[in-house]
Amino acid sequence: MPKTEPQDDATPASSSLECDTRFHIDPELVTVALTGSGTGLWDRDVVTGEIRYSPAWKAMLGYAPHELSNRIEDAYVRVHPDDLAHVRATMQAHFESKTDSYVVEHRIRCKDGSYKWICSRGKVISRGSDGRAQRMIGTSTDITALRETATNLQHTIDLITNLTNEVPGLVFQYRRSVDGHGSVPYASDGIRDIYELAPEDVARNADAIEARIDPRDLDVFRQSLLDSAAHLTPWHLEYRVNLPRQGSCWRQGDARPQRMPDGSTLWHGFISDATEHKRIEAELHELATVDHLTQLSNRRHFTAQSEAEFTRIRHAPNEIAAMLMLDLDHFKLLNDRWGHALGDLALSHFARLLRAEARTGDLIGRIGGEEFAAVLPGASIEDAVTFARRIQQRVEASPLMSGETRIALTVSIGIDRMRPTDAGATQALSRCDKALYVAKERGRNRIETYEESPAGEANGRSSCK
Ligand SMILES: Nc1nc2c(ncn2[C@@H]2O[C@H](COP(=O)(O)OP(=O)(O)OP(=O)(O)O)[C@@H](O)[C@H]2O)c(=O)[nH]1
Repeated sequence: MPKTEPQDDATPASSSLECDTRFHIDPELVTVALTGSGTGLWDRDVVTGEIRYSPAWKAMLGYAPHELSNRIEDAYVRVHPDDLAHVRATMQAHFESKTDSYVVEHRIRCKDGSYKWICSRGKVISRGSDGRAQRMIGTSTDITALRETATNLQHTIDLITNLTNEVPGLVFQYRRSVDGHGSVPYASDGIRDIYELAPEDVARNADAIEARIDPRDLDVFRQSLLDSAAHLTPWHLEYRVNLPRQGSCWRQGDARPQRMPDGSTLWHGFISDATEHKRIEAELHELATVDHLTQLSNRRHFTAQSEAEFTRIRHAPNEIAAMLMLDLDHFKLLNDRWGHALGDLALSHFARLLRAEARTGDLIGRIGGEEFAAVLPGASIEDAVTFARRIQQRVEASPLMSGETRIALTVSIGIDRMRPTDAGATQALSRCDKALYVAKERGRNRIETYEESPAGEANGRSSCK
C-alpha cells in the first residue's frame, strides 16, 4: 500500500515503459513530459483510504510538495460539489469492474480557492481474492484551458445557431463529394419552412431536398450546382418546390462554393421564400401584358409577340404567317344607344369569340378601343380569310344578350401576310389597317386583303360580304 509519495519520475509509469525492451524511455524524460503536460500522479489505497500525490499533482493545484493531507475524504472535499456525485459514481463503477478504467472530467478546488477543470484517469491495479479493489493509480491533467476553449466555441456555435435561426429563410452548408453524394452538414431551423424538413433529415444525405423540388425545375437545379462546382462560381437559382403543407412554392437560392482538400465542394449560402415575390412579378407581368377588360394581350405585348414571330419568319424563308386587324362596326352607336358598360360587355364578348376560334400558337391582342389584331403563324392569306369568315359567322351566330334583348355585332377585317422584306411586324399591321379601312369604306362587315395599287395606294380585294 502507498507508503511513499508517487514521484512524477517513478513507478508505475517507468516500470510499464520498461516492459518493451526495444522501447526504453528515460524516466527523467517522463517526468518532464508529465509536468509539461500539466499532469500529476496519484496512488490510492482503497482499503485504508490513503491517497498520495506526486509533487506535480500538488503543484497543479498550487500546493508545495509537503502540503495536502493524504486522506481520500479530504480529496473529495476539494471536488466541486456539482461534480462530486458523478465522480463518486464513476469511481464506484470501476471498483465494481463495470468499466475497464476510470475516466472523469471534473472541477477541483486549488489552494487559492479557485477551481480548475481536470481530467482524472485511473485503474485498479490490485484486487483482493473477492475481487474488491485494493489499490488504484492514476493521473490528473489540467484541462481548464481546453474547457474554456470548448466553452467559448460552444458560445460561438450557439450565437451562430441563434442568429441563423432568427433569419427568415434557410442558412446552410451543402457539401457535394467527388462521387456526387450530397449532404447538408449545417442547416438552420428555417429548413422546416423552406423544405418542410428537419436539419437531421439532410445532415448525411441531401436526397430529401431533391424529392421536394418540382420535377419541372429538378434538372436545372442539378445542373446549376454542377456548373457552380465546376467553375467555382456563385450559385443563384429561382426554382419551384412542392411541399406537403404549403403546396407549390418558389424558392431563391444563393451560395458560394469552395473546393475542399478532399476534392469535395462546400457551399455556404441562403435560401429564401420567393413565392410572394414571384406572385407579384407574375401580377406585374400580367398588368404589363394583358388587357384587363378582354384578358387578351395588350397592344404592347401583342406588338412584342408579333415582332418575335416576324423575326422567326425572316430567318426561315419557308415559314409564313398571316396577320389580321379586326374592328367592331359602329361601336360608337352601340355605346351611345346601350351605354358604355354594355359596350364593355360587347368587347369582352367579342374577345371570347375570337379566342374560341384561335388555335394554340395564334397571337391575339386588343390593340385599341374596339380594335383587335391576330397573327396566325404558318397561315397563308387564304387560311387567314377562312379564319376571318369563321369569326364573322361566329359573331353573327352569337349576338350579345342584354336581358331579353339581342344586340347584333358585326366586324370588319383587314388581312395581309408578314413579308420577310418588311422592317418589322408593324409594317404588316399597317397594311392590315389599310385593308381594314377599305372594308369600312365598302360598307363594313367585310373582309379585305391588302393589295398594292399600281399607284402605290392601299387597295383591297377578296371581299367576303
Ligand atoms: N364601351 C367601350 N367603348 C370604347 C372603349 N374603347 C373605345 N370605345 C369606344 O369605341 C368607339 C369607337 O368609335 P369609332 O372609332 O368612331 O368607330 P365606330 O363607331 O366603331 O365606327 P366604325 O369603326 O367606322 O364602324 C368610341 O365611341 C369609343 O369611345 C372601351 O373600352 N369600352
